[in-house]
Order: sequence, then structure tokens, then C-alpha cells
Amino acid sequence: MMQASSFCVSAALSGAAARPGRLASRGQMSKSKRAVAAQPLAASAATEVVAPPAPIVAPPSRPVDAPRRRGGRGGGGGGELVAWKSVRQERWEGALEVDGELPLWLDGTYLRNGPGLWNLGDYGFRHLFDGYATLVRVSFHGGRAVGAHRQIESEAYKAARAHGKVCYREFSEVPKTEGFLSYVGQLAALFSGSSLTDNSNTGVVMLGDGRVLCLTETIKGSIEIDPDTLDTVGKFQYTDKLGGLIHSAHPIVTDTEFWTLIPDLIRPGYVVARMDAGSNERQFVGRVDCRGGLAPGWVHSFPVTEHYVVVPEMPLRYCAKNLLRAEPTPLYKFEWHLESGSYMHVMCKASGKIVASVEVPPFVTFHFINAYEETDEEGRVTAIIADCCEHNANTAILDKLRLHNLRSSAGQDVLPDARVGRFRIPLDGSPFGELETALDPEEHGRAMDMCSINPARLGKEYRYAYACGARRPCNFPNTITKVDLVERTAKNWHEEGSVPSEPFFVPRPGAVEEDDGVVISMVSAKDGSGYALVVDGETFDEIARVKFPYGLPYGLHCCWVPRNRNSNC
Ligand SMILES: CC1=C(/C=C/C(C)=C/C=C/C(C)=C/C=C/C=C(C)/C=C/C=O)C(C)(C)CCC1
Ligand SMILES: [Fe+2]
Repeated sequence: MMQASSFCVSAALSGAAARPGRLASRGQMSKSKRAVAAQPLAASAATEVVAPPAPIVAPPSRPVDAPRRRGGRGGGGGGELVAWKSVRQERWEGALEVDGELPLWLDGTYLRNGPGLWNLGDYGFRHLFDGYATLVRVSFHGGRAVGAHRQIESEAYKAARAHGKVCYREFSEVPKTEGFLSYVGQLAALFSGSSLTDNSNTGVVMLGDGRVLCLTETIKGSIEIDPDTLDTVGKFQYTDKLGGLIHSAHPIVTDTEFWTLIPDLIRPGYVVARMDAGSNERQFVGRVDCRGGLAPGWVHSFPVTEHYVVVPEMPLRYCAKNLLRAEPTPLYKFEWHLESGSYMHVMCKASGKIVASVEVPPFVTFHFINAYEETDEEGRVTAIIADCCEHNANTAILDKLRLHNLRSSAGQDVLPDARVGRFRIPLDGSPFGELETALDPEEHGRAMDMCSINPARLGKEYRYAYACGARRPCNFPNTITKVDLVERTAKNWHEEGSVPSEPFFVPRPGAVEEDDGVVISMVSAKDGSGYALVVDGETFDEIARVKFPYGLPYGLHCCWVPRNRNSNC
């Protein structure tokens, strides 16, 4: 059982009122509007502005340290890794100590989403993906940084807090009361969507109109948040009639549009839809019918090129039976159907027509990195190149991400291998596509996931990808890596015992070179501290650490919100 001894966690548990804490000596509040400028910095390690009802989180087994100025190289050190522990912050904001020099052009908010809360009272969740959505932000301005941390107020989270139990179907958790419902009742609740979670713990994106959305696999789990206060603004209502219960957790978002995939579980296939910036109405673009299996393959993400949408169909397929089960199966809501084949489909963005549908070698991927069009000397598009973090057609990673495994197998080399998988999808009517390894996986320690690129290269030929890799032995990706897809090499950052999350590339305004910018990753350090790491996008040298006064739980995906995000609306 975990123990609360720090203000950080104990205040959150007891609902203590806000009280001022120590300010980091070198940190100062930014003057930007998103730094909650008017408020004096109530910068305690855990300022619970809104007192919570009955605590739902078991305190960590070892204290998460109270603020410290010199606790190791990150803030709040002196304990043990916090990555896989619940750190509940209903509302925290404070100035952060900066070690190193932040570029003055870095002016905006780095925002990370993820499942940072895995306990309800004494009950501990099983899987990394089950945790309640947790936002952490660092706002940069004038070489200084302010941090904030907050839970997303989804219906699932509010109900769990009110009732002290899981009330909606999460990734591996199912409400216990459902056992009392008849099979037909459960089926109805599932297919009406009423029993599905809206716990938007996966992605976070800024739409072209400046609104910021948190996302997960359920459509109802699209939640708008305020990147300044981290307030939950409310459910993002799609005003169209496209329906569907689940979608790709990673839409493709640009300044002008939003592309999404909606799997059809009844008539196996995918609907491709787009939405204009400023609108809530998705428009049907086209449909892909699955070529194999009784259900569509899982589409956690998908890539686009300038003119095409690429729809992957992998043999890890949704399974209606598993969606209904009370206890998790080895592959959770999915099943592996090697015999059903693996396919890549290409749809023209303008017409919605399928221009290629090829069979490819088996693959397992959650995250596509990018895609682009290959052209011949006359400029005709001959093929689509699509890159992804590919798990060697092995689903074992899903099991490795059980919290028990993450907490118990540190130091053992149990992380399954992954690589940059490069698909070549010919557009000449050939029935087969290729899947190759883009660079020697040893370059990045045979791990590869949680990727980002320079957003200016989206859908275009590109050279660099940033991702989490590994320094073996390890049970989870423990490096950040910069992959050069032309030289087929990688540069790696690593600190023993630390868990970095998705490295996110922020381009320097006015940059010409693809890697001119910085890469930001949140690190949960071995000594229990937490910090945002800022590295140079080109050299991959560390520039600065921005230290939180307490340890941070692991998080998944992030986005960048420039300071003037609403200026052109
Ligand atoms: C799939 C259904 C559901 C929920 C699914 C959820 C919440 C999926 C989340 C998936 C994530 C976060 C995948 C991330 C992968 C990261 C990897 C492989 C990292 C590796 C190492 O770095 C329900 C909503 C429960 C029900 C409908 C179906
Ligand atoms: Fe993801």
C-alpha cells in the first residue's frame, strides 16, 4: 500500500486548500497570458485549488517528494521512479527552475496528455492505457518556464471519483456492475456507446482554429481543454451524422483541416472523413472495405501524403466478443488473425476513390511516422512511402505495457524489438506492397515508438524522425532518438534509469533546415524527480532541463501551442 508523506500527494488526497509553496530560485512566472498572469504564483508542489471529494487515489508506495531546489539533476529527486505511479493533481501550477539556457524564440506551451492516474482507492488498474487522463504543460516565455498539471474532467473520471469505482469500459477495465446486466443489455450498452469511456487519455492536438482537443479511441472521448488553465471546456460535439463509436486516436491535423478514420465494426471497413478548421462537422470522403477478417484492423493512427490518405489494415483486429468480456484477454479488445492478411489502402483525398489496395507482409504498428509520394522524372506519382514504428509483427508489446510488468521488470531486457518499418505501396495496380526496415534497428537500441517529425514535413518527403528508443537492457523505451532516414543512422539521448516520453519537435520560427528547432520530452527520472528535457534538434545535445518540484507519471502524446494561437482567427 502506498504512503502519503509529501504535500504533493497528501494535499491532493485530503483536499487541502491551496497554500503557497517555495518558488524555484531561477524560475519566474512568464508574463504571457497563458501563465495565469494575474494570479500570484500559488506555486506549491500540489496546489489543490478545487478540493476533491473523497480521495480516489492510493498514495504512492514511496513518497513523491515535496519541492526541492537541488534534488539531483531533475527537480524533486531523492526517491524512486514515479513513471508508473499515480500522481493526482486536480490543479497545480508553478514556476519551474531552469538548468541551462532556453532559447528565447521558444514561446508557447508544450502540452502532454496521458494516463497518469491508475488507482481508485485500494484498487490498482492493470494496464498503462487504463489510467485517467492527465495533462502536464510547460509554458515557455523569455527563457523562463511555468508548469501546470491537471486531471481531465471526463464523465468517466468524474463518475469514478464520485462512486469510487470504474463506471465505464476502459482499455482493460470493465465496470463490475455490468456483470448484473444480461448479455443483451451489455451488447446494447456497448453498441449504443453508453458503456464506453470518454477518458481522453491518449492524444492532444491543436486544431486550425486554436481549439485544443484531447482524444482517445472513442469518439465520445474527444474533449476540449483550455491550454492556459488546463480546464476541461467540455465534450467536443461532432455535429454531423457520421456516427460511429470509435475512431483513430490520432487524427491528422493541419492549419486548415482534420482527417480521421472511423472503423465500421458491423460491415468491416473504414470511413475516411475530413473536417474544416473552425467547424465541428466531419464530412464523409470515402470508404474502404476490409479485405480480410470479420472485423477491421486496429487503426490507432494512419498517415497522409499531400494528395492521399493511407488506410492500414493490420491483422490485429477489433473483436466484438472481446469488447464485451468482463476480464481482459491477452490482446484486450483485439485478436490476431494472421490468416486474414495485411493490407494497405490508398484513397485520393479529393475524390474519395481508392487508388491502390495492396497486400503487404504482416505488421503491428500503433504509430505511423509520416508518408509521402514517390514520383518519377515526369513528376507522376509512382508509389506511396509510409513509415511507422513497427513491432516486428509481434503483439507482445501490449502485454509488456501492463503496469505490473513495467513496475517489476526494471533492469531486465524484456522490451520486444521494434524498428522503423517502411512501406512502399505501388500505384501501378500491382497487388503487393513492400515492407522494409528503414535503418539498422541497433542504431536505436531495437526499440522504436512514440514518434514525431517537423510538422512542416507532414505528408512530404522528409529526413528526420524523433522517437523513443532503447539502451538495453530495459523493460520500456528509455532513450530519445533522432533517426536520420537518409544516412540511416541515429543519435540517442539516455540517462540511466530514466523514462522519457514522446520527444516532440518544435521548429524554430523562420527555420529552413528540417532539424532546426528543439525537441522536448518529459522525463520521469530514476531519483523520483521529473523534468522537461530540451535538446537541440540538430545536434541532439541537451540544452536545458526544466524541473518540476515533484515526480511526473509517464505520459503519451503532446502538442505545441504557440503563444499567439488565436491571433489569426
Ligand atoms: C480500442 C478500444 C478502446 C480503448 C482503447 C485505448 C484507450 C487505446 C489506447 C491505445 C494507446 C494509448 C496506444 C499506445 C501505444 C504505445 C506504444 C505501443 C508504445 C510503446 C513504447 O514506447 C475502448 C474505448 C476501451 C473500447 C473500444 C475499443
Ligand atoms: Fe498513440
